[in-house]
Amino acid sequence: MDGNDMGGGGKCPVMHGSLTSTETSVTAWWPKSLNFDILHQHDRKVQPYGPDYSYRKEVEKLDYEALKKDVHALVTDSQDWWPADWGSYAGLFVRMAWHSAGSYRLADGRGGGGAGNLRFAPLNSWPDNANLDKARRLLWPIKKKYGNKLSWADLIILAGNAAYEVAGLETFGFAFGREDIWHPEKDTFWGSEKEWLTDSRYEKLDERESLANPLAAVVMGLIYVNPEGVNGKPDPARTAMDVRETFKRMAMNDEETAALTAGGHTIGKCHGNSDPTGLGPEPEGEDVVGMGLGWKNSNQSGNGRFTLTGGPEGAWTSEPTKWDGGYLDMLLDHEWELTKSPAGAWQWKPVSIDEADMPVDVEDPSIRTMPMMTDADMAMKVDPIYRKYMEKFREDHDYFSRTFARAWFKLTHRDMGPKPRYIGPWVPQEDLIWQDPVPAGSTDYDVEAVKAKIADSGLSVADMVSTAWDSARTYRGSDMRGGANGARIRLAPQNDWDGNEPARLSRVLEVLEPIAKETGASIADVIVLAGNVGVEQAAKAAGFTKTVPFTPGRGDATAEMTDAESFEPLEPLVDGYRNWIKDDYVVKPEEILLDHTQLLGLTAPEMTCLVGGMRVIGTNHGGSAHGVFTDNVGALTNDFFVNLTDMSNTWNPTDDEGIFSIRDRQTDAPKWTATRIDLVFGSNSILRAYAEVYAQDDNKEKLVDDFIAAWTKVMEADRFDTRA
Ligand code: HEM
Repeated sequence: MDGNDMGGGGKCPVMHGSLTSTETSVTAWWPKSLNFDILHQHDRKVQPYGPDYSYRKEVEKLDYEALKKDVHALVTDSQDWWPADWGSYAGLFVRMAWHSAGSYRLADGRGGGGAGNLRFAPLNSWPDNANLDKARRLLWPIKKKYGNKLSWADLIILAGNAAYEVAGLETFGFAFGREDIWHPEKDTFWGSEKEWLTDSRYEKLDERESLANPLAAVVMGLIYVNPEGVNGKPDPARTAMDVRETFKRMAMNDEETAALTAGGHTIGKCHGNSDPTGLGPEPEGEDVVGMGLGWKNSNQSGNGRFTLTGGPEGAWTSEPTKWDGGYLDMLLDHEWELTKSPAGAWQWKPVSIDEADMPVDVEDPSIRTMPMMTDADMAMKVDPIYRKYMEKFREDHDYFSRTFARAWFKLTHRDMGPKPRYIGPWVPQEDLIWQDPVPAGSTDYDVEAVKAKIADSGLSVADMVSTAWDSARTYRGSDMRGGANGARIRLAPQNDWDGNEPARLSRVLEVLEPIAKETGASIADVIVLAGNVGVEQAAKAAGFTKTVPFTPGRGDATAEMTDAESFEPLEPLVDGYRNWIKDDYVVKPEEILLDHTQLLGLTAPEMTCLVGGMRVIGTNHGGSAHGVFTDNVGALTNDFFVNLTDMSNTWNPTDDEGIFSIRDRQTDAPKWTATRIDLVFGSNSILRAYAEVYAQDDNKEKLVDDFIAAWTKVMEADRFDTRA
């Protein structure tokens, strides 16, 4: 009986579990309501070190060499409670780092190891992450020792690097700077399935490219592909298609994918050496006693050679704790046939093998065991492109090591954003194209003189504000890509995006580029300054004299510094701030507004005042009348909020899908045209609450101040965002 049973005597009168379990939430009754929690996650209140704590400053105080020594020593310091295979945690630590980083996806920049999300649901309890809870606990003494100066997120990736170094690989480098989160991420969509490992995220099952965006894994609960084959059916040629598609979504090309798979499985083993019915629930599925460590295995010793993560069993090479060419030799030198692991998973075994080439048992070196390949490993042999790389890697071991080390660095650093965010002594010198390099821009110019020239240039407020907004809005805090720095809006592919209005953009750039040349400011800075001039003029027109804060120093990237293809996912489909919807995108554009706002790092009130301000400044896409809520276009007034909250107006859908006519309730005369996104600020209970604040007579100046603060946050975010 629990405290919820109110029928009898002697029980606690407080309703337990009514709002303390995750099953209930006040809005769960209405699944269509918008989830604003995504904007308010990772609040400073949940961060235990206090408001002045800066991880980026703390981590610089680390004794890096001492830390490295400790992590290296741990790799071979087997603990009784979780004995290391062959006395080395190299395999386990590499898998932990790979699964931490490997959830990254290019489409929305979410996932990845940059925030230490492996510690929290759902990732801490995904079937594919079985026993990585043990790997993190093994690191605890080191985390405890270096404390506030070392995040879990950095330590998890560092452990993977250390594992490779102990195994004998020369790694490419390592950067600190990943700041921990303190609860699960609420904004990451991991799929809509209600069950693990079911196959429902493909539009057409046979077309593996039809995997739903932004997902990158084939099913819920796996990092990438099913090791037994597509839908658990072994067929290496088909599995190759899944490997190619999923790794592409992680931003890896064929060579990087081949190097990562071969280099990953050069170390360690699979753990499927016992009956899976003995395996307990994952950590989040356990009751309080078992929640810390999940997957309790009641079979035999439950660890060592009986460790169970669920699937295949065996090592890939004869010496699985060494960085060598063993994986390539094993794969290419043998014929392979299908078999099943003791846990019942499909895997491949050599048709014949010399005893000397067989790996030894993890506990007893006198016992030889059968090596294995997963279906994904066999894909490396069967697919002609992957096979070409396997052969090349085997021929030239140094080339393999170098290619792997670079791909591993990319895998584990891709979501950290541009190189200036890297911290520590092991940051590689070389600039890499996927870091979106931007040369440093000048700070030695007269900002006021540049602003004066812009103000004299004849550009309209809408031209200046729209162009600056378009330049900055690509920024996403998920992987710190995009933004105004680099002025990539002048380069392919961005200069051709519909959302950037190419004709207007080139007209505005023709005016701004000569100003940059004359003054020594970068074009990137001049574009932002033009936006600021526009905002100041709009404030003035509303009766307020304001200065928009500005920090100079953005640089201008070139086409050679830009991997155009990898910028394509940053193209907007909907921009709620500019009231623009690509190709009549009609599926709830307000959800995309919310998602975009989350990626920009704005709160709900910041979003509200920015949208409302932009709508009266006249920044609507293509100068269309959609949603201009004022007769005084170009002035930063609160007319948007006043008109949306005014009960003398009615809102009627027009024939044009997604467009509404705002009419006078008495005369039915049309006043303004609005989109769904506009209306949500008048109708959604939460956004209306903010809209009312800005509609109040008292708050006209507050709107201008708040608008400028939120605007500045977006303009400067790409250079000063310290969120991990
Ligand atoms: C191509 C897709 C891949 C598949 C299907 C796959 C599958 C698997 C499976 C089933 C295991 C066994 C886990 C266990 O039972 O403990 C495993 C282990 C491992 N994987 Fe992968 N893997 C893939 C790619 C990679 C990559 C890219 C890396 C690293 C760069 C990697 C590194 C490892 C390591 C080091 C282990 C050994 C873990 C240990 O010794 O405890 N794998 N992999």
